Amino acid sequence: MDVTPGGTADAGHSAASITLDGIRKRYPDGTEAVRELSLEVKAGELVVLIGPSGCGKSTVLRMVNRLIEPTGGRILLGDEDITRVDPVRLRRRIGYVIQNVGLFPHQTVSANVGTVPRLLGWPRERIRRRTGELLELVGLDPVQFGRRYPHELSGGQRQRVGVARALAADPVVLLMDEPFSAVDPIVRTRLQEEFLRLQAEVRKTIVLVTHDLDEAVRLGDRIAVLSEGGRLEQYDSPAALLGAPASPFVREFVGADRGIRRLAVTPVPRDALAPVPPDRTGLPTLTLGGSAYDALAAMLTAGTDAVVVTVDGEPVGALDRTRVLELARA
Ligand SMILES: Nc1ncnc2c1ncn2[C@@H]1O[C@H](COP(=O)(O)OP(=O)(O)OP(=O)(O)O)[C@@H](O)[C@H]1O
Repeated sequence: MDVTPGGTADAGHSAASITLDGIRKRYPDGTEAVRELSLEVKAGELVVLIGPSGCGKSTVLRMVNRLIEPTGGRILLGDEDITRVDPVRLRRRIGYVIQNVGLFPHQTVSANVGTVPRLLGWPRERIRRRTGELLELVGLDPVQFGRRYPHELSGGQRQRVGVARALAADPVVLLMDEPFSAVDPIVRTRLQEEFLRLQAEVRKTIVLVTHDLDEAVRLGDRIAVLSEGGRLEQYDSPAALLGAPASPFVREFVGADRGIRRLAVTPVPRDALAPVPPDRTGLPTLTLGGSAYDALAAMLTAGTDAVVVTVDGEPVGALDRTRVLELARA
């Protein structure tokens, strides 16, 4: 599979699985940030780490690229034990995006994006081509933005440059620590949507840390809920997590409004549909595949108790409010 953005011949890597096998971190002052954590992230999967402040999320993430050295356990990328490889070389294979991005302020956008390829000794022309490609991929015109400096960009644009830089050398893994939290909620939602489109294209193995449950539900293929000491409370798809919290801790963490959140990740099931009513006047429509949340929103906007569900524009059934509420409770 060619996973290089833009599908150029620069492909050298694909996505790799990550295996955390009983990893531990005890800081020199005795703090046991991670007591023992085992977790597997499949190649091409986007996994979100979430949990209360101080539970060890960033520590776990930074052990994967060895900005923090584990004090026990193993970490595998594919089947390679990375606790044994040179950390500097390792980091060139792993993209890292942090809050506030950490761009080099005195370098242009292009130079920032080309950082790792330069360290890897790529020829200048290949770096130039790659940088242009990546900026386009994250929605920034290379001609307009390539020569600017970070302070000449908006927060959202800087964040995109950070993502482009992390992807530049086609890493096998992307680590993201609160990548969207420094921008306002509207920009944030847009960046998240763009990021999902980007991920559909590049299919990297991504581990993303957030404290925002909505972000976790929106972005994660799977969500790992951690509690103090890096204890894994539950590791599940968003729908499973919201639908069946595995412990009182998770139940409390996902909150009383988990039913509403669950609607957003529950597609309207075809077998939940009732026959289309003879008189459809005024009823809103929803394409099959839309979420139960979309169905409820359509009803609230139109002031109706039902929505007509369509496939290719043809009505295939109707969904009423009671059924939507049942989906939230299921
Ligand atoms: N260098 C350090 N020395 C000692 N203790 C540390 C160090 N870095 C982090 N810790 C402690 O380790 C624990 C986990 O910290 P970490 O930053 O991984 O948590 P987090 O879940 O990412 O938190 P937040 O959501 O607040 O960013 C905390 O108790 C923290 O105080």
